[in-house]
Amino acid sequence: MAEQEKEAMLPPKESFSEWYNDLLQVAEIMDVRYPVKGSYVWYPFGFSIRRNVYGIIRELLDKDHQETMFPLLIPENEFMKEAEHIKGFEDEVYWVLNGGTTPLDVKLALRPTSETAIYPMYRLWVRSHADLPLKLYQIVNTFRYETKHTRPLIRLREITSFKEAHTVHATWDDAAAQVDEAIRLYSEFYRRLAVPVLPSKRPNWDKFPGADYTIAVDALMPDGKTLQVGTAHHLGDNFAKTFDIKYEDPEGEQVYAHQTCYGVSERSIAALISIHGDDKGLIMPPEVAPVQAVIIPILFKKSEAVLAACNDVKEKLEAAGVRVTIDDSDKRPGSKYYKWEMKGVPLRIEIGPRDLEKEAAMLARRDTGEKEQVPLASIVNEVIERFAVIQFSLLEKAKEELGERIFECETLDDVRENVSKGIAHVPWCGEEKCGLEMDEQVGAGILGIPTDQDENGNYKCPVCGKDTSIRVYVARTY
Ligand SMILES: Nc1ncnc2c1ncn2[C@@H]1O[C@H](COS(=O)(=O)NC(=O)[C@@H](N)CS)[C@@H](O)[C@H]1O
Ligand SMILES: [Zn+2]
Repeated sequence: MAEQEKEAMLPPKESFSEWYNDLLQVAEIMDVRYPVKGSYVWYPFGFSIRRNVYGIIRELLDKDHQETMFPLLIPENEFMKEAEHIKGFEDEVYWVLNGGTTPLDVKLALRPTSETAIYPMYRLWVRSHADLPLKLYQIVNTFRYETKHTRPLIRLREITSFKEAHTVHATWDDAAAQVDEAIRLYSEFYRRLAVPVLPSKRPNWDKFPGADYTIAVDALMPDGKTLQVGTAHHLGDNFAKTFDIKYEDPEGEQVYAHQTCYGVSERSIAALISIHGDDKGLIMPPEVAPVQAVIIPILFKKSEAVLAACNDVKEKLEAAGVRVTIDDSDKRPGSKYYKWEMKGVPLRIEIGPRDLEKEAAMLARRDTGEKEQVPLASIVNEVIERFAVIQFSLLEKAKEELGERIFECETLDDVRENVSKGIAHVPWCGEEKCGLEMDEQVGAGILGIPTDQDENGNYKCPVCGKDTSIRVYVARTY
């Protein structure tokens, strides 16, 4: 990639939209110049963030799921089978109509999500209760003809990193337990990215097409809008009845299975970049940083001793599994600092002649800017300890910021005032008309009912005044 010759200045983070767009280019995460709207190109640096992030989701899923891959193309007759599902996707699905110059006898959908590709196969695979639970996932590209404003990593027409899990269970309750397990898994996944998320049950009008209910996890972005960064759906036996997925129970009866599906996409990376970055650029949590430490030799003249010490430290860190690089280019130190800070490298290691005299090195944390001299003899432990400290402090800081931007509200005026800054927590009677009326009046929708809701409060719906025991999150969303 052409090195950024001049140091492209980033807008301040409070101009979040410009900051975000510029940073994706300057930090070489995504190139948005690809000539198809809603399709973007991963730079290698961005792709290495994706590799680390998706390595974590695989590690968590592989404990009791199996990874596989289904075809991209879905025949129209299968896609059109589940009525509610079609209604949900008919405006978004891309169709392939020709093979070369030959019109296809059956139109083929590009998968917007893979229920209708997978479930005809599940029908062939699921025969007995002994085959259950079946828990498979795939990480593929999916296609949605989004008509809302497309944005890299946030709203794509080609979702390049769509992790979708599809599970099959003997009973409704087993599937419900799996939905809870999926949300626990996503909460752990985001904890590893140091991104705090809010799980909530979507209102009925916002659930996945064809699902009984949807639980989502949302992250709060710096501009006060929430980003849906994962969803888990209880599909009941709706798709099983449509696709005839039955199993023989222990008594020899044929029973329709109950199913779930749950997905995350590259929005996970959008949240990671947006929540942790600052005016200087990215701040990568060590768990997913492509480069966890950069060694900067402080050279006045070609000092062999300094370079030898830098290589020695690099080898020791690599042997300990640290992703480390030495920047021994002939740029001046200041522009090296700028580059690696902008790329979010969690730890900078400076070694110069004065450090060598003390057999020490200077460690500089990217997140706090704190600098500390440490003995070369214990540098591996010093570095690894700091990664844990940085990881923890990034999460704590993000949790604090989130907590400060959830506002307890009683009236619509409270909500209207606070949804410009973050999330309103407000009573709701549960009636759809009140939910939609609230959206009308305050320009922000009901996100969902927090899953950790204690259902025995006594509040008043701010729209109709009816008593209610629940409060919901209301927010502007991406
Ligand atoms: N256009 C898009 N661009 C980027 N990410 C998206 C887009 N649409 C959805 N997502 C992400 O993908 C997740 C799963 O999508 S979904 O429609 O909610 N659910 C499904 O498709 C189900 N089949 C579970 S995989 C969403 O929670 C959201 O984080
Ligand atoms: Zn009401």
